Amino acid sequence: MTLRFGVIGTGAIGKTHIDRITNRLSGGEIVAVTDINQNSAKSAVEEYGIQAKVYPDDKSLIADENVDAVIIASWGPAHAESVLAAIEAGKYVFCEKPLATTAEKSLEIVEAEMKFGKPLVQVGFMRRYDQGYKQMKNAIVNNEIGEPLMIHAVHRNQSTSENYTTDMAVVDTLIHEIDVLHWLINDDYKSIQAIFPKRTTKALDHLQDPQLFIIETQRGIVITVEVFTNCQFGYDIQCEVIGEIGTIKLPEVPTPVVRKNAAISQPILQDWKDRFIVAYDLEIQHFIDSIRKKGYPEGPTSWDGYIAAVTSDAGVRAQKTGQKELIELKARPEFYKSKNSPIQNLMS
Ligand SMILES: NC(=O)c1ccc[n+]([C@@H]2O[C@H](COP(=O)([O-])OP(=O)(O)OC[C@H]3O[C@@H](n4cnc5c(N)ncnc54)[C@H](O)[C@@H]3O)[C@@H](O)[C@H]2O)c1
Ligand SMILES: O[C@H]1[C@H](O)[C@@H](O)[C@H](O)[C@@H](O)[C@H]1O
Repeated sequence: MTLRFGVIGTGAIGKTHIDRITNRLSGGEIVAVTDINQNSAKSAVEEYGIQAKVYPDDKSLIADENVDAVIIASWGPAHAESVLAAIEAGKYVFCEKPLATTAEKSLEIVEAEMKFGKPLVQVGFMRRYDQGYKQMKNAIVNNEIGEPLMIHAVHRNQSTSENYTTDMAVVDTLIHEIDVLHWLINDDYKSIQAIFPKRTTKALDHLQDPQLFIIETQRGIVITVEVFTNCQFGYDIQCEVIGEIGTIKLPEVPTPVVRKNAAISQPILQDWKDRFIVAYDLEIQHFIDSIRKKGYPEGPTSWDGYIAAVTSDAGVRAQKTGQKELIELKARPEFYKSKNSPIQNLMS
């Protein structure tokens, strides 16, 4: 069976998902789209030459009986209501990060999914599908660097738009590290602190940029993450885990080495679309394949979305207080324990 998708939000990432499902992946088809900017939805249909119905809103798209699964790629604060409506209608959901912008809302989603009785939701934490992070996790699992003690990570964007605010450094940007780092070291977070260094003059006045976060885990691992979203020079993602007997670093994406004008240079990617293109393809293909084969999505779960939301709530508090804020998770329900922690399978 072909999985028939409805896409909610046809902006930057919504369009890339339409493109990959239509032109690169197998087993999926876009049959419906919507966007609060109806022209954007219509132009997506034209741009990709798809036979998709344009709906006025998320609710009418979800109600279409030809839609098996929805991709939620609207703005973060709109995600939770669309996810809840889709669960109520029994539709599969691929939700871009964040699942919800608060822990409270993500818990509501978790409860709705458990009430429905079967996993329906996958969250777009694509870094778990990135070859570099997977290699790092394998090495850590195989004890190649001994017990991890520290992690230093860097998340840099070239620039941000006017509507990017200081809290989005956590809920929109740091959230990638929040998800991938606890998965990498198989530990839970304990606290988070935010430090605001000297502001760059290259960011708009309303934005604190850069920001530095210090996160401690339950096992005592200390993580530093630099979030610098107007670094000017490119899209730069770094991660190094320091273990007892060695260190392991996220490999750089291979780009050509140019020798010219008495210098050796190598381009830096400019955009998340290129940096994680393979990971985005793999996560959506995994979503399609697992639903077709097993009847539920196997990727990062609503519970992963909840962990990220609790941590990002604490991160936003830490931005305001300047203090160490505690990260307190509820006990993981049985529903999210075994069959639905399948990313582990990707590693085997
Ligand atoms: N996984 C990743 O690496 C990654 C990369 C980029 C974006 N994202 C996430 O994807 C989401 C979209 O980001 P983007 O960069 O594409 O933003 P964007 O602004 O380019 O696109 C968002 C689109 O959603 C539409 N929209 C907003 N609210 C809506 C609603 N209630 N119903 C229907 N449409 C609505 C907007 O009109 C816009 O066209 C964000 O949550 C973002 O964090 C994830
Ligand atoms: O900071 C950006 C991240 O680097 C990207 O990977 C996207 O998630 C985008 O939405 C964020 O604004």
